[in-house]
Amino acid sequence: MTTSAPAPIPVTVLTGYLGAGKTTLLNRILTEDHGKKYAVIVNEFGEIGIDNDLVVDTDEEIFEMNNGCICCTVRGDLIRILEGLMKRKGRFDGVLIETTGLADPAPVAQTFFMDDDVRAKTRLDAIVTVVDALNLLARIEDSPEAEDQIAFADVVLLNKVDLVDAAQLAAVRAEIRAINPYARVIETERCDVDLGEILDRGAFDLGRILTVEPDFLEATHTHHDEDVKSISLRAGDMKPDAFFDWINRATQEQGPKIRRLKGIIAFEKDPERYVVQGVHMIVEGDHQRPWKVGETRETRLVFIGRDLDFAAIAAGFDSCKA
Ligand SMILES: Nc1nc2c(ncn2[C@@H]2O[C@H](COP(=O)(O)OP(=O)(O)OP(=O)(O)O)[C@@H](O)[C@H]2O)c(=O)[nH]1
Repeated sequence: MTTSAPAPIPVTVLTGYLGAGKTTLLNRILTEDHGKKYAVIVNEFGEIGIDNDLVVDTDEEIFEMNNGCICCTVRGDLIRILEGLMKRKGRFDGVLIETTGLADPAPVAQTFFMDDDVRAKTRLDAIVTVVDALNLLARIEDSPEAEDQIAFADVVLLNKVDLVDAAQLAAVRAEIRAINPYARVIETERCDVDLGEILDRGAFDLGRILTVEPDFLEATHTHHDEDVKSISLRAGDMKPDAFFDWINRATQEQGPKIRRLKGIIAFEKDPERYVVQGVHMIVEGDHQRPWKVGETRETRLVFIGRDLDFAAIAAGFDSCKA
């Protein structure tokens, strides 16, 4: 009797610079009615995990990797999580990996070719890169990861088209094309893409990657930009007026340096959790859901940036405590 090897599980890597819209896309995949079940691996930058709280509540299994960047220190963790998942095959149709905004996708992709066990049981389906139309051109100037993420993409979601005019959109499109003439580029607002365009497409092409990076199957890759740092702040209840006043001021003053901010805020006397998110000067906030019975009302806020004045941020934050 012969047993044929089971079909390898498709893996989709979601990448893109800080704040481009990766979690927005992940939430879309997890909430849309496509009849498929995904295991999700989320890696984030900043020592207190916020992303896990921003991913929609689903019955999907979510594995968090917060101990470092997926492209550097935690690749062993990634292999272990994948191996664990492979033992429970049949429980899901695919794996989604959301990398940090600072990750070089090459070592993540390499994992699927270098590790024998992983290679045998999984199939890298596509690298999907989300691009922030408003901020890409500036990031290409100062952040090599932003360019690497596009170079490795099989599909690019040119996102946040609502924030730019036609001329800027054309310029961003031309930049993407110059970096990667092969990827499919899809313009989106809040990652509103037909998921059939990005999932289970068999788009990953090792041959093309080898033309971008001839030593892809051998190289040990350099680490990401060490100048981008994060500060994690925690507190109990906050005073809403003081908080909004401070966050608006801080983002106006330090906006160009704030690559990303995100947090869950407990406002005094407010029965609901408030989520605040920002990329440079643009800040959004909304209530998320009621604090659950027995859940600790805790404020957690992360700032990520280059040359941020961390002392000023910490002092401002402290002054908003209730
Ligand atoms: N105006 C606008 N805002 C968007 C769009 N897509 C996402 N956003 C907002 O941009 C911010 C960042 O979105 P996320 O999906 O969290 O980005 P991310 O890439 O997961 O961020 P990191 O994981 O921190 O790197 C959030 O405030 C989103 O609501 C869009 O198309 N237009």
